[in-house]
Amino acid sequence: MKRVAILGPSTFSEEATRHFLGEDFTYVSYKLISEVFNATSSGETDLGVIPIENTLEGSVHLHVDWLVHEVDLPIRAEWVFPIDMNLIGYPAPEGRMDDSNPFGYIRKVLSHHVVPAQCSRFMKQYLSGAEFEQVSSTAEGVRIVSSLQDPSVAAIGTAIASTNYGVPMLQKEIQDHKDNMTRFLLVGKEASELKSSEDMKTTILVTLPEDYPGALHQVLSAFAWRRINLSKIESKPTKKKLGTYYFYIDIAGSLDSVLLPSAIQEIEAIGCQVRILGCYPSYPYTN
Ligand SMILES: O=C(O)C(=O)C[C@]1(C(=O)O)C=C[C@@H](O)C=C1
Repeated sequence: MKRVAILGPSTFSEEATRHFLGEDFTYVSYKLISEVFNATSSGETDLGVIPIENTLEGSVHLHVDWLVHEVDLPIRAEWVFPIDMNLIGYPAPEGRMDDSNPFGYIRKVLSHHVVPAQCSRFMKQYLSGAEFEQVSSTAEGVRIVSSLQDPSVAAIGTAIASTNYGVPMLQKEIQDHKDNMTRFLLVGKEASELKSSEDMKTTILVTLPEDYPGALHQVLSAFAWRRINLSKIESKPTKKKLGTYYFYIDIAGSLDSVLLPSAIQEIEAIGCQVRILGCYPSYPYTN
């Protein structure tokens, strides 16, 4: 069975990956996302799972940076998964009940760094008196809460973590929007057989030769006149020189199509550097 590195256990990454890949894979949990990248890069696992973008938070920049700067791992698939955030902790101690704020006794909240942006309304309303402490995953927060057994310390994470670590669920679905989704990437050195998808995507990085007027327009027009749809474009610092950027571009379409390779050739012909991060099937969420 192929081995898949995930941030875990009892995380959103684990839930999302089991839902997408099923049980024909061996899941190997790592505490840090850097370990997920390194395990996949070194061959300790065949594949790795990277949360890359969220409806409420946008790109997870740290993970994009790793994908671009630290490893050479092609993207093999992407899928989206609904994310329901839950407040997990112990009930208010006797005498600490406050009718105006049922969670006013919580002084510290532990979770992954992307979580406050996904639960900002709830946190503002009920947890404004609590300090937020970043931990390596949502599940790690729940694990620490279970070891402390202190009602003033709570976590935000998955329903599975609440069950597995035996810490009560204080409030379900505290994310800002009901339809909160995270997009996950499957990365790996070798292609894997996956269920078929009607949608193919290609991700490229484009570095402009120099900063001149209309450079980005020229790049975009190579796609526009061929009627190639871009689903995402983000400028990111090259990390080599202040004020220099590359563009991270998600393209709807496959490298096997007639038009996309010629669009890439055109961009290269105007002096841009193009790096292909992957050409892969994309899966919408299905229940
Ligand atoms: O900490 C977790 O549970 C994760 O799987 C990580 C992660 C992320 O990095 O975006 C995955 C999905 C949610 O958006 C929140 C956290």
